[in-house]
Amino acid sequence: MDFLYTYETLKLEFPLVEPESADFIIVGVPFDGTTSFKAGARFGPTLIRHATLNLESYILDYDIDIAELPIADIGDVAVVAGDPRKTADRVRETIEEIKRANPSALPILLGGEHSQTLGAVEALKPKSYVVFDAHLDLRDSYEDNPHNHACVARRISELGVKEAMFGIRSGTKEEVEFAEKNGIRWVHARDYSFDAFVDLVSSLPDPVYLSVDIDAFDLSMVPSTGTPEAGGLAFWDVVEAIEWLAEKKRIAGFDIMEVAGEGLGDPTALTAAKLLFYFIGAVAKFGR
Ligand SMILES: N=C(N)NCCCCNCCCN
Ligand SMILES: [Mn+2]
Ligand SMILES: [Mn+2]
Repeated sequence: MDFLYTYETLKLEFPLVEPESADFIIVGVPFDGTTSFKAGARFGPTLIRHATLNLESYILDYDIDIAELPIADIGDVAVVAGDPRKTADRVRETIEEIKRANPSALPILLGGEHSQTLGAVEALKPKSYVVFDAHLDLRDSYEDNPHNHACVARRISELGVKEAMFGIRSGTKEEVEFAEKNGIRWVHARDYSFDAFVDLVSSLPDPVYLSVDIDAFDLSMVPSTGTPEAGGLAFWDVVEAIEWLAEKKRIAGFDIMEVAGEGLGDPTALTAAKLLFYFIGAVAKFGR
């Protein structure tokens, strides 16, 4: 089928299916416009797809070959350069198109700046937002822009979506106070454990939107992300949480955001690609 705003780009190398018959529909959002430190998020989706060339589609510990699963890749959303809100509108419309074409498919966004998660959440209308991130992203505005990537969790909370955050190690006093006032619970990266995750997420209503800002991981694994932070989570921390979510919760949508870099084979994209494969594998293995 044709989507209004997407164009074809590099695709995953294993057999793909049409969106109408897919269980998973991948779409890239190469938006790079509000990050204050390092550029390169516009290359995130392409770098992730390229990084998948390095990976086996067979997942050893699941005994599942994700190349045998019905996965579609509809390419990238044509961004409106410099305008995160207009680009997120296109993301929202694209995900609405996906849901019309195939209501039971699980959309997977690859980014690109975290600001674009808002469009996916607006389209999918989850009751809860579970996010792995180094940052609270609860600013009302940053650098005069309410759609800066540092504001995305604030915008999502204003939609009435319940939020829980993990891997946090950066924020302002105002953000902490906003979280407290609004019942937004978060776990510092220092205090992260699987039990802490289950403790917060168990009571959240379905369906859940799961967002992984790649900077939740320790910067040694994701050196090219736009605003890297030391002291982050380990790969298996996030995989274990995804397995639990796949089994216990209804997942409305998933994204891997803030992947960036200038060169093929960047470790940041290799981390994201491996996580993408584990997410798809975990939903197939543990999902209902
Ligand atoms: N969500 C994000 N990625 N937020 C990052 C905000 C940038 C904070 N710079 C602080 C600089 C203080 N000198
Ligand atoms: Mn972040
Ligand atoms: Mn973020």
